[in-house]
Amino acid sequence: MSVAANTIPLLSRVVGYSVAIANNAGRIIRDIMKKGELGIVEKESAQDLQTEADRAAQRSIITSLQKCFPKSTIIGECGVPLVVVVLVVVVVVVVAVAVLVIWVDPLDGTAEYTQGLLDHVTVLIGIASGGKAVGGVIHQPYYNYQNPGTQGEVRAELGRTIWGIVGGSVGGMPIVAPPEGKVIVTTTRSHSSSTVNDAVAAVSPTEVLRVGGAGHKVMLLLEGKAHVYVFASPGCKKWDTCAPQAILEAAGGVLTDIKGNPIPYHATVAHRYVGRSLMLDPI
Ligand SMILES: Nc1ncnc2c1ncn2[C@@H]1O[C@H](COP(=O)(O)O)[C@@H](OP(=O)(O)O)[C@H]1O
Ligand SMILES: [Mg+2]
Ligand SMILES: [Mg+2]
Ligand SMILES: [Mg+2]
Repeated sequence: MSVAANTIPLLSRVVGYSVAIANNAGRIIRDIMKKGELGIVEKESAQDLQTEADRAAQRSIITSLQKCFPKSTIIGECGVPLVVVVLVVVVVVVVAVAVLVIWVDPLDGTAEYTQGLLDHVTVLIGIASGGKAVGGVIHQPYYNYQNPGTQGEVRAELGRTIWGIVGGSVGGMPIVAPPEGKVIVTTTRSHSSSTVNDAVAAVSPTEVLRVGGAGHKVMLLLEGKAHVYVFASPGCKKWDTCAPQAILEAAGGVLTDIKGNPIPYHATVAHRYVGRSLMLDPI
């Protein structure tokens, strides 16, 4: 897919700033877990949780993005804060020059965060242009958190950040091909259903990795630990998939809905998937 030439410098800037902004959100997420006051509330169901870390990380990300890119439309998972209401009014006026739509998932893998599966957690900042995912940042704040190191060895650095631009490059982690002769499928661990399980079975996997987070599962594809991410459910929203999709595509992969159609990321698109989603990485 080609990215309109006049969006490339702006896109590179947004991706660069988003790396720093996502790293800062990761620090907020770790600080709140350290304090132990998670402030958990149920959203639409007992499987749909929000914590103080989701809320605080989103406040930080959106404030920073708005300051740096006031003409972009920013859509975050945690409701619509007042500042964005003001922005929406402005967007009506400046829509012709508002090239980018930024989809923010301040904390992907909230269920796993509350259960202490901390390396499933990621911060996702996805950038769309012309309704397509064109750039993305995935920050994994707890990468290496269980790495004990050995005596005399410096503890491995906590956290990592991956970025990608479609038609450009991917950085922050080595891209590894998955093992030949196997079909390793990754799917949800906390939002399963009979349809989700039927879809996984239809792929005839040799192994199934049930882990949290859309960002985390796409990282498993990128590092060659899984061949395919299958999630036949309307559960994922556009902020879950915009950043992972852009990075996956930059690395040569594909992410589509269950019919193989591209996923739209316009500012006015439904946040929830219509029908079911199937995510494929054919590397
Ligand atoms: N049935 C459902 N209801 C609400 N959210 C769902 C869902 N199924 C998936 N999701 C959301 O999609 C993301 C990936 O899900 P999973 O980890 O189960 O694969 C999670 O994002 P968040 O943790 O940011 O809310 C999760 O909440
Ligand atoms: Mg959520
Ligand atoms: Mg999410
Ligand atoms: Mg989230």
